Amino acid sequence: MTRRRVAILISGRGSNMVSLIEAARAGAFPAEIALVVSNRPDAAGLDRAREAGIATCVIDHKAHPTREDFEHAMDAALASRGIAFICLAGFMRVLTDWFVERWAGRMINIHPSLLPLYRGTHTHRRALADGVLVHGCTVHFVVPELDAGPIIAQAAVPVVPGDTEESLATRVIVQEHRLYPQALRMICDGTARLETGRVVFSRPWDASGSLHSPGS
Ligand SMILES: Nc1nc2c(c(=O)[nH]1)N[C@@H](CN(C=O)c1ccc(C(=O)N[C@@H](CCC(=O)O)C(=O)O)cc1)CN2
Ligand SMILES: NCC(=O)N[C@@H]1O[C@H](COP(=O)([O-])[O-])[C@@H](O)[C@H]1O
Repeated sequence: MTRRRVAILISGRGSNMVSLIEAARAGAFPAEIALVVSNRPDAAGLDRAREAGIATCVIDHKAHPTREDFEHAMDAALASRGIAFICLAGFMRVLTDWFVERWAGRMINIHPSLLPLYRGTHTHRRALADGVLVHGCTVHFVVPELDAGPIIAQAAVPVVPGDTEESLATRVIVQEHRLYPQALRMICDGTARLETGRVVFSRPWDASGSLHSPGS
């Protein structure tokens, strides 16, 4: 089984990065986490990556005159390590069309809402303000339009009376840590693939939200 060389791009805490690293440690995982890149030198996730023995690279967007200049530096770092696939995990920079098209079909992101609801930032606050009773998270392919890429996987959680932004974020992040490794596995083992702008699955999802395993 070929293991695709994956880079994780972060800006902060890195808990989704850790869930991907731990999942990829499992022998049969079709991807190898080869690099963690941060646009912020003070991202707490960098220490967690180093503790996990993963190579790290800081490319500070503030040290580059333009977004394009910053992204060319990132692209060179990715190319020099033979990276084939990118996972955005709490990466908080809007990427230009140049970078997104260069990695089209090879870059995914986790977003803390049930897209297309609540694109952008402050998703939990906005969900609470609207009084929705179901919220969640989404893994999607990255396209130039923010948070508009084809959806690979979603997980829903209830919004309960008395919920705050923090309590809702805590309930959603548990699902993020379960969903992101599952989505990366599906893309890397071919169970899910991009076809003319939509994600198609080689096996149907069943009612419990998990993928039907052949013969089950
Ligand atoms: N072209 C795209 N770029 C990115 C996408 C995408 O779908 N298309 N997903 C995002 C992730 N993201 C939400 O999931 C997101 C990240 C950042 C921002 C944002 O407004 N960033 C500001 C700066 C904020 C900061 O540095 O703290 C900015 O870039 O000016 C919104 C949504 C990753 N990129
Ligand atoms: N717009 C992108 C975005 O808001 N991403 C969100 O940032 C958090 C990062 O946490 P982490 O650093 O612990 O993985 C996660 O909740 C992720 O969905």
